[in-house]
Amino acid sequence: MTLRIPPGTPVLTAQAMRDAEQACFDKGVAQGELMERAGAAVAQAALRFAMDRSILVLAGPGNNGGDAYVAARLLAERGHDVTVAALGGKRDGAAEEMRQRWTGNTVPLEQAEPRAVLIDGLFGTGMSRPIEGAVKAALHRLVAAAQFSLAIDLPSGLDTDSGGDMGAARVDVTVALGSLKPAHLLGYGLERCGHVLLADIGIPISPEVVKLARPRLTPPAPDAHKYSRGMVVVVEGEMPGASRLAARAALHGGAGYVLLAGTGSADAGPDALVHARVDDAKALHDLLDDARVGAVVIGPGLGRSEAARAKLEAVLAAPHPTVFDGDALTLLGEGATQCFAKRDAVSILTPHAGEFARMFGKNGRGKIERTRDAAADCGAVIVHKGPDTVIGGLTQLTVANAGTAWLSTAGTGDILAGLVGARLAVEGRCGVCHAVWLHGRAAELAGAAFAADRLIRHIPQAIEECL
Ligand SMILES: NC(=O)C1=CN([C@@H]2O[C@H](COP(=O)(O)OP(=O)(O)OC[C@H]3O[C@@H](n4cnc5c(N)ncnc54)[C@H](O)[C@@H]3O)[C@@H](O)[C@H]2O)[C@@H](O)CC1
Ligand SMILES: Nc1ncnc2c1ncn2[C@@H]1O[C@H](COP(=O)(O)OP(=O)(O)O)[C@@H](O)[C@H]1O
Ligand SMILES: [K+]
Repeated sequence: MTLRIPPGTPVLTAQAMRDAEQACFDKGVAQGELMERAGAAVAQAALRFAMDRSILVLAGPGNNGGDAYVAARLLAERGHDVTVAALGGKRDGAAEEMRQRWTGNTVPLEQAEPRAVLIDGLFGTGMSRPIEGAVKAALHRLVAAAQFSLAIDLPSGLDTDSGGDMGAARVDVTVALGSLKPAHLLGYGLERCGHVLLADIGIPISPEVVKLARPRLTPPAPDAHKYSRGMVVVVEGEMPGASRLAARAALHGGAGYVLLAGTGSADAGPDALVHARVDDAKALHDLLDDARVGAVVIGPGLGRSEAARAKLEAVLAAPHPTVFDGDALTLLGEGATQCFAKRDAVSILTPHAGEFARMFGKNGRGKIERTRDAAADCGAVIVHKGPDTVIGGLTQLTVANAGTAWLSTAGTGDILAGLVGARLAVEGRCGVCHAVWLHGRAAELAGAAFAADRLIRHIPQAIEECL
């Protein structure tokens, strides 16, 4: 049983998990064997928290319920006072076998009395419709009355692939079986799952999606100079504070040279920032005619005027890897897919949910699928921000939880754009994920109620942890 979720942990959708499980069966592993392992992992986790308190195990009609019966049996064998609250009658296959092997006290779900410890094995990855009515009422009543609650695989009532709420109650601990599922990292799942533990039940996994890992970064080469370290051009906008935040973040994110292209006025620090006067799109075009430029950042505070649009066109036409954020994305709107699909240079898009919807529309699918498809359609890397940031367009889809909701303050996105620009200039496309990790870590280091400006000073500290 893993206490902390290790870096690069696979994240599997419900279907991918079923496929991995089937591959296991094809190699001769019996379903009952996997269920025994799952139930044993749940019992082991419950033992840590239950002490000598009485336990109520909710057992649903499918395999999640099968795992629940195994856990109930193993806990009772260890001398615990265990009651099963069952939903549904006869089951199929291994789940029915496990039900029959349970010989202890069983009551119908709706009549169950609360116990100190609750194990939720109603539904897992097979939940196909919202839980409602008496079942939902019983689940919420029993979880609320328990002193400690633990969910098997997922809190029942959470949509596996989107983290959407379909009637789930918040539990204290969730034991993810075999791999993480999107719902452990996305949407309502972030809150409903409580502390997530991962149980290896011996299912081989080849993931399409992974949880963001702490990067390993390298310091500058001994013969590095400021341009070889990575030169970043940040386009100053009509709200200069936002682009200055991006530029300062790039400077603290490891870039060797950061140039703010706009008014040319150096009245706001830091002094290491180079200011260039760029009055119009033509001047920007000329400035970008420089092979030393490693990355361009456009969008933070850009504005939505015709002049802003003209600058955006100049950047789109330039051959440099570019981070498109904020107003740059809003200006492109529904035309974004076509525009990026025909751009040859590396494009990194950093939309929040609103900007993403303006470019790619809204539909009911999960954040992972929407980000993956939009990135493929654009031929770009997309950092779809939020408490559950999804990064698409790289070799593996990556999900990142920042670990602190204090990031939800104005300007932190501008900082991310600058930081992505820096890591892009320093390391290429793989730097995008590194920037997202550093941003989240800097926020943790910044503590409570920070203003975005203060986040920047923690970026070098976060980098230091990765050397
Ligand atoms: N995939 C794997 O590798 C493994 C899965 N296991 C367990 O199996 C679970 C998945 O099992 P299943 O596919 O049987 O699915 P579940 O046990 O999650 O639920 C499926 C059952 O619930 C019913 N159902 C779905 N939504 C309902 C609703 N809203 N109200 C009432 N009934 C509803 C379905 O008709 C079906 O009978 C996992 O979450 C995990 O706990 C483990 O046993 C071991 C390995
Ligand atoms: N509740 C939250 N928990 C963790 N991170 C968050 C949360 N809300 C926002 N963030 C992060 O904060 C940043 C906000 O970016 P954005 O919305 O573009 O803000 P702004 O435009 O004001 O800079 C993003 O990196 C996003 O992932
Ligand atoms: K469950």
